[in-house]
Order: sequence, then structure tokens, then C-alpha cells
Amino acid sequence: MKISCLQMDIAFGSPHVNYERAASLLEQAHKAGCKIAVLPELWTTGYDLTRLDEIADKNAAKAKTFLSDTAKKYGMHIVGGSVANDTEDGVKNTMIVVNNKGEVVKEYSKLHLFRLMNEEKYLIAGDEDGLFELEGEKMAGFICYDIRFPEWFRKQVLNGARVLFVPAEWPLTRVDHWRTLLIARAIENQAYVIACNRSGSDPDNKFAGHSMIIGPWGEVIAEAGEAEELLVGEIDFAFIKEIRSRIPVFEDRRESYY
Ligand SMILES: O=C(O)CCC(=O)C(=O)O
Repeated sequence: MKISCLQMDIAFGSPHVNYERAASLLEQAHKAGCKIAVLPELWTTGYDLTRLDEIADKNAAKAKTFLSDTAKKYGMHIVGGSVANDTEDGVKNTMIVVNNKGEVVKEYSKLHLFRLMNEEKYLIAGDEDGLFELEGEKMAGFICYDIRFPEWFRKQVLNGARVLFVPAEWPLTRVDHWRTLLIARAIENQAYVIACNRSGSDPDNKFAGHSMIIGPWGEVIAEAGEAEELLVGEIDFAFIKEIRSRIPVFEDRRESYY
């Protein structure tokens, strides 16, 4: 199954520009024959957190309509990165997943807020898991900083997730952490990791790009460079079973010791 990461540059605080960019990349993903397309973190606004009262999306309604219409038009599932979701409790950093019929199948709000980018000053953290199902397979969403918390990944994997999505705005200065942590999450969980970072820069950071599609053996199936790019790779659910019988990590766990 072909899957793509839309490694887009994000115009700072300009949803209008970003919707056009996303629309064009989603069309390219469809033309490339992808069944699932993944967007980066906060792809409508970037990290323009001081202007959230103007640019956050009320209950993510605009993003949901756009993602749902696009998914239906192309018959393609979309893991809609995340958007600044203006809820009655506060603004959340929320991933929206729509299936190829245009139905919203999941909303996951970033569990671990990242202080280095002042998230805790402007956003509220989510409190629910990222599990969802597409193509009859259990999958899960995580957002950026979440990859530093292996226990959060393990929990979703023990609940059945075998494809793990990570939209991000990860800075270039720590690209080595990005690559190492993502590969480790794939190896230890014997699962696919599909990580879509942004490219370009904002007033505070230059971003790493290097979106990655990683297999359950830790093999890098596809990896982007630093610039805007549509990254395409193939995943095969049967390979997960093969890897899990080659080294039966899940049978060998000594849960009573952990
Ligand atoms: O953990 C890191 O180094 C980067 C995390 C990050 O950029 C984010 O969560 O937005």
C-alpha cells in the first residue's frame, strides 16, 4: 500500500496560503496512487501561537471540512497532521484523521506539550489515546515531542496499533534525535512509523524536513531531504507478522517486572 508524507513548508500564521499548499500536495499524492496521505503538525498556522485568538480553528471545523471533502474527492485516507483547535476548554494541538469516504474517524490532541516552543503557555494538552482504524488495521497518531515518550507508543501498540503516525514541526538542530528516536520506536514496537515533518523556517526555528517511512525491522523505506517534498513509500502489513515471529518480542515481555 502506497503512503505519502506531505513535507510542506508552512507559511507562518497564514492559513489561507497553507490550505492552498496542502490542496496541491494532496492532489499530487492522489496522482501518485497513495492510499493514505499525511500532513505535518500545525500545518494551517505554524507556531504563530501569539495570534491564536485570530487564527485558531473553532472546533477544527474548517480543517475537518477541507480534509473530509478532499478525502472523498480522491478516495484517499488523510491523517490530517494537526491544527490549532479552538475548543471551549482552550486551544489544543489536534490531529484529525478522515477516511476515504470523508468521515472523521479520529481526533487526537498532543499529549506532551513542548516547553521549548512555549506550547504550555498557549495550548492545553490532550488526555486521550490516538488509536484509530483504516483499511481494517489498527493505527495510532502521535505528535512531534510525543516520540520522546516510548511508554506512550508502547501503550498504543499493546492496544493493537501497528502503523504509527507522527506529524511534526521538528527543528533542524536536533535532526539526529528525530531520526534515531523514530527508528527506535519502529524497531522496539515492530511496527511501521510514518513521520511527516515540515520544511522551511519560522521566526524562531529552521525545520529539519527528513520525513521518514520506516518499516518494522527499522529499515528506512523512504526519507525526504530538507526541502518541501512529497515523500512516497510502500508498506506491507504481512511484513509486521514476519518480523514479530522472527524475534517474538511481544511474547517474551516480562510484564510483571515492568
Ligand atoms: O523534542 C524535540 O526536540 C522537538 C519537539 C518539537 O519540536 C515539538 O513537539 O513541536
